[in-house]
Amino acid sequence: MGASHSLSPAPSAAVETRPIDGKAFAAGLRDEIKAEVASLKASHGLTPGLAVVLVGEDPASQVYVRNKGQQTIEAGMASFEHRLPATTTEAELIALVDRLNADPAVDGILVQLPLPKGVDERAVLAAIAPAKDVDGFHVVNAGRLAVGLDALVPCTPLGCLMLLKHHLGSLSGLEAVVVGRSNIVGKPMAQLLLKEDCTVTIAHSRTRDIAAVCRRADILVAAVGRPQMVRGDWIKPGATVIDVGINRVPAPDLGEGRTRIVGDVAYAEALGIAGLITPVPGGVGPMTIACLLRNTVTAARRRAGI
Ligand SMILES: Nc1nc2c(c(=O)[nH]1)N[C@@H](CN(C=O)c1ccc(C(=O)N[C@@H](CCC(=O)O)C(=O)O)cc1)CN2
Repeated sequence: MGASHSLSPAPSAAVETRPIDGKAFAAGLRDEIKAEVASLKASHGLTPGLAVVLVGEDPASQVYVRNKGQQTIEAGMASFEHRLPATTTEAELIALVDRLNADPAVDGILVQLPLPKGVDERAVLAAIAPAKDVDGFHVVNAGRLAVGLDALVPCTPLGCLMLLKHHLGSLSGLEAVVVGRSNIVGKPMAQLLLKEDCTVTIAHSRTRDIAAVCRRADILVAAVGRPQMVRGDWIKPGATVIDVGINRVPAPDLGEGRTRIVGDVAYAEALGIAGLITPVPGGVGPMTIACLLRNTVTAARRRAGI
């Protein structure tokens, strides 16, 4: 008998993980949008307008709404901000949405989420005219995306797709797993990946052996809102990992009562396994507002027939 051979696999070399700089990509996208807005103004006298509605005083929402207003103005567009008290009724909010639907200066309407308890989010989102629904949350836009018609696409998944295409080129034939099935991120993300000819799985809280399902993924999108749920050993070596989570967790090392933001992926564990990964902060988050500006220009062009 000849020499015996070990059946254990050769140890795999550690992968060099490259972070995806969403902040820089978003800044470049905003520059492109600014140039497009300037040219729309010069050629057609068109200034796209975005109305953002904030109900209540949620601190994170206040920051997001302020940033949306600032970036809208920086892009040369018109910004209309509506801040309403937490006591605003559903009927009052819908009455404001109706006024914005009828306002010719407004091309895009966004109602910041979450809404205070007692206000039915679905009823409010359903009141937004689909042509002005720059969040892409209206069932008409969700349905159009699902059947492959032109739609206003939710900003966060749109931003994720832009990052993926920029870094990977064609996504055709790749195995994609989306963890999370929200209407705002998980489902539209899966639709967008399907449209790019990926083989798509949506994993969720009832998925059996979720780690094994995730390990199949060439593209792994984590959008569950649970801090660091996706562990290093859920990731296929060399996979591209998109972390949508923005979770505020206690950070006693920074001082008593301090917090920090972490994603849905255990980032430190992913290093040396993932090929590409979006950090949190600085990955997907900045793309959300840049894509909102993109959608506002798209809505303005369609309304003007340009
Ligand atoms: N109507 C909507 N409501 C909400 C949406 C949305 O798309 N439409 N998304 C989120 C909040 N959001 C925008 O509204 C948003 C979240 C995060 C970021 C961002 O830039 N994050 C930074 C970190 C910011 C921080 O320090 O807090 C990052 O990840 O680098 C922008 C926009 C819920 N509501």
